[in-house]
Amino acid sequence: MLEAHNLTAAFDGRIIFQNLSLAVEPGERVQVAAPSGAGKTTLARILAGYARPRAGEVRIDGAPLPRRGACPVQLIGQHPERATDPRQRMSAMLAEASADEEELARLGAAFGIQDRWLSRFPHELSGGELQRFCIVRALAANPRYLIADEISTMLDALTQAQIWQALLVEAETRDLGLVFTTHSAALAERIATRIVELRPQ
Ligand SMILES: Nc1ncnc2c1ncn2[C@@H]1O[C@H](COP(=O)(O)OP(=O)(O)OP(=O)(O)O)[C@@H](O)[C@H]1O
Repeated sequence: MLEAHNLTAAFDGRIIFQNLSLAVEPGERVQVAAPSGAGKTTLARILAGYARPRAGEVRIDGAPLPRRGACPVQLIGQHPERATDPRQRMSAMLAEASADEEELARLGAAFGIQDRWLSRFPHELSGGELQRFCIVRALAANPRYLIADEISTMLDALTQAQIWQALLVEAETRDLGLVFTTHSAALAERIATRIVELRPQ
């Protein structure tokens, strides 16, 4: 189980949220719902170990997130261009993933990655194309939990549907726990098995 215990987050002395606790079981798909600025991205980053809370802790099966090796909680964000090295071709980015070639090829096909994209740099891909690579990279790390923070906000409806369809198949096959945020009520209704409300402070 992925558990957040009594998390408090603050920037420059301003509390964003406090005493926030959350538990996510494998196979659950939890939407974190809150108005803009309430701290969804901040929570997503803390859950995946990218940021430390001011107080509280994140545990997976009772233990802190490991500091070394691939993190069992993988984060996919809203801005794939910020999550990729602009000097690295996409083939090189995927080569760093821990999955073997066969699994990478399977994931690439599942998420509609075209072979001709592999020799390009991030700025030579559209946001939707680049996001597919970020999702594949996250899944190639073989996570137990996936944090999907507004991952399809910038995409057209068709691309959004394709990506989420493939993600749901992966989540079900792997019994992944999913924590996601979206401003789309329709998407949330389709994906979520549970909704957690984050109240603004
Ligand atoms: N590095 C930072 N330094 C200072 N303040 C920050 C920092 N990151 C976020 N904040 C502030 O913390 C609050 C929560 O930000 P966050 O991005 O987590 O909100 P959000 O709920 O994801 O918003 P949105 O729905 O608009 O994406 C906001 O008021 C934001 O301005």
